[in-house]
Amino acid sequence: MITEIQLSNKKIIVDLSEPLDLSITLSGDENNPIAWYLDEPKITPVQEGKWIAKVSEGASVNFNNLYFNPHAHGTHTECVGHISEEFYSVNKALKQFFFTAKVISLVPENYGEDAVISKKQLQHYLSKNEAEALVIRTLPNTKKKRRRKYSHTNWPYLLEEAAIYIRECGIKHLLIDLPSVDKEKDDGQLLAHRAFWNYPENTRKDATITELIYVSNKIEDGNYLLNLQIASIKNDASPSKPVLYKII
Ligand SMILES: N[C@@H](CC(=O)c1ccccc1NC=O)C(=O)O
Repeated sequence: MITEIQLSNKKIIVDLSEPLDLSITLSGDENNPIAWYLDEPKITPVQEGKWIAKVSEGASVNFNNLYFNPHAHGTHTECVGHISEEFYSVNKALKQFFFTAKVISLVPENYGEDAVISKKQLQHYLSKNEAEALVIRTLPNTKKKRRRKYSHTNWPYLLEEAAIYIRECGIKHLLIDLPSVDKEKDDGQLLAHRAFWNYPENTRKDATITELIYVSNKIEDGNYLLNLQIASIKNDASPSKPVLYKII
């Protein structure tokens, strides 16, 4: 299913039958990743007295309730509404779903007790107006990321200067394989979130951050077409399904 896409300055060709899915599957069990000190998500049949909405229990349909948190339990896309006093819905922030994207892989640098991504590091991989979306794969990269329990681990994060640089490069959509672009315990500063959205000075209401992706090692660094889809939910964040297509 090969298609040619006309961008403003060039044409690209992609094969839509070869999707590279960056989302982590949400499962109602211990295999699911977790951040922010929550318990595991739940996927359980509706119950009414003795009736259990499960075909194997005699019901005519399987009819499950899902109980999960988009920020804590998997791949999600958020807008500035995540950090603002005013309400903004990601469903309104994201109105277009295909973007040019660049995938880069980085080993976070030591920074005191922390591991961080700095502006200097990013400057090797990203320059101005190269792509609309940036996908950051942190190294080392193993399949364990798809089920990691992140609470109290002080995961790597972006320095504020790095987030400013990403914004100044014209990146509208930032995707990363960590639970947050910010330090886990930062006394509520959320410096990278604020810098990326330029909040509150000149807020980029149509910019998004996607966290807890997983970029398989089969995917090479480079330029792609990104299809970023969310569930239509009126909330600051939604579970999401970013899919890359190799430019051929
Ligand atoms: N780093 C913040 C906390 C934070 O960002 C946070 C806390 C609970 C649930 C979600 C959070 N951020 C999420 O995306 C702090 O230490 O105050």
